[in-house]
Amino acid sequence: MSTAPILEARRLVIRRGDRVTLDGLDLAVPAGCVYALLGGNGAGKTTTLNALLGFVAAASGQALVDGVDASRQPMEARRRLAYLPENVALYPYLSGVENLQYFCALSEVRLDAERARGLLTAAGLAVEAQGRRVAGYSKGMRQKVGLAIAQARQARAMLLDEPTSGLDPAAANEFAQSVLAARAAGMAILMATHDLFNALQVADRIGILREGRLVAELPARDVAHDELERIYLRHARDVAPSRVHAGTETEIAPTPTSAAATATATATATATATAAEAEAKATERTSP
Ligand SMILES: Nc1ncnc2c1ncn2[C@@H]1O[C@H](COP(=O)(O)OP(=O)(O)OP(=O)(O)O)[C@@H](O)[C@H]1O
Repeated sequence: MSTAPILEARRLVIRRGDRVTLDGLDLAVPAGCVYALLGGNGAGKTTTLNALLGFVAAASGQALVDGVDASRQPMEARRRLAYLPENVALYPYLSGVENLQYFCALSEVRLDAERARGLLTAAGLAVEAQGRRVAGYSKGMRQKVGLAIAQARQARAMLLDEPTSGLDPAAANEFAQSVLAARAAGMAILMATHDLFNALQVADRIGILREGRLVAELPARDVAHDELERIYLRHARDVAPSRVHAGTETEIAPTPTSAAATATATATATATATAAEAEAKATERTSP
């Protein structure tokens, strides 16, 4: 399997007004890899996902999806992505099957009801629920529809924002198994989360963000929960960035804040306008 990144941030700087919310972020997620992005409130996790979706434009650097610059070609980037926001928004008066068919049709993927049911079953949605209106679905059930949409669209990559918040342990475990299945199918998966347990359960790599900078990166295997918690808490407070490789921490070179970001913001004004429109649409209804 190729190790070329499907999802990549290269020296990515995002500004919101006069604030730098991502400060020279570098990260890469190849096919068949789950990357968990941890960090305190306001660290920049959702902003990273929004940059890859082209909802916010880079002031400098790049957010790339399968080589497509999401700031410049947001629709192209999104075509390659599946996105599951914290609460997957579906049409409440349509059934699970109808939602799946509808969202796939938007992506020009036609699904008959039988194929839709097969995908929903594979995503773990009980057969008896598939024909019911999603108004009565739990968060976990809506996520399963979102995962089925991702599978149907054959997305190369998936972005997950706080996927396990509010899920009971059994539902969180079921979700983890679905993520691992998508990973095994070769998807590149970037997950923003506060759930250290879930991160250890599914991730290959874990990155810790602080004030828009990656302050630590470590392989998830062989890291115990209490060790990750210790590293996380230390970096939530520490200033010195570090990278952990197979249990050995090495320094991450600090990335300079782009002094030229304000100037380049003008150059990306068109992309920002496009992203703002997309963001407004996304707020209205977020399609997975
Ligand atoms: N639409 C916006 N306009 C202005 N600033 C924003 C906007 N969205 C996010 N920010 C700012 O960007 C920074 C990063 O926010 P972001 O939502 O990416 O953090 P996060 O790590 O996802 O936090 P949380 O864990 O609370 O969801 C914060 O300082 C936040 O206030």
